[in-house]
Amino acid sequence: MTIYSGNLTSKDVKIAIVVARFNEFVTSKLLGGALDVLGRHEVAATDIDTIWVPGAFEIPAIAKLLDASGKYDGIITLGAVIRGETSHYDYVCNEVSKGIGSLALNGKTPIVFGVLTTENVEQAIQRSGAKSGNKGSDVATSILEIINLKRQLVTATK
Ligand SMILES: Nc1c(NC[C@H](O)[C@H](O)[C@H](O)CO)[nH]c(=O)[nH]c1=O
Ligand SMILES: CC(=O)[C@@H](O)COP(=O)(O)O
Repeated sequence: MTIYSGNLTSKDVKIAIVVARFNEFVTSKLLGGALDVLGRHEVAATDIDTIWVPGAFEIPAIAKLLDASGKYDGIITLGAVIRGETSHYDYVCNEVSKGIGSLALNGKTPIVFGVLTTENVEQAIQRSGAKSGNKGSDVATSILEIINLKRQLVTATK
């Protein structure tokens, strides 16, 4: 039996978006892309909570709190980590990806990784609404699919 997520339903879907303020010129574009996709799938604005955190490093801890609340059907994480002159980039990327990955496996709430990790500003710009698309839009579509897939699986495995 092949189980598909079916239509990206928006009925009774409550979404939390955790977005980093660091590199806001990029992350605000990611947020816009995510909100556009959710809106086009008729997720009500009143069903979307947007939580701003200082930087990507703070995303996992806040996402963990949101997961524990049990209030959301899905969590979208958005950030832009852009390499600088030191190894700080590597530590931030490692902890953010490890933290969100741990929540994806061990948490109760579906969560998607919308954090750009780029070598330079240009790469980040291109992935936040330019020729390489918008990572925020991509992960908003993914969270709706995962939510529906989870609902389908619950039904199919009863
Ligand atoms: N350099 C970037 C950061 N650095 C800040 C950290 O995320 C964190 O807020 C700080 O270390 C305090 O705990 N954050 C980004 O999101 N993107 C970067 O490029
Ligand atoms: C990803 C970062 O933390 C980075 O932007 C910090 O820049 P730098 O390594 O030049 O201090």
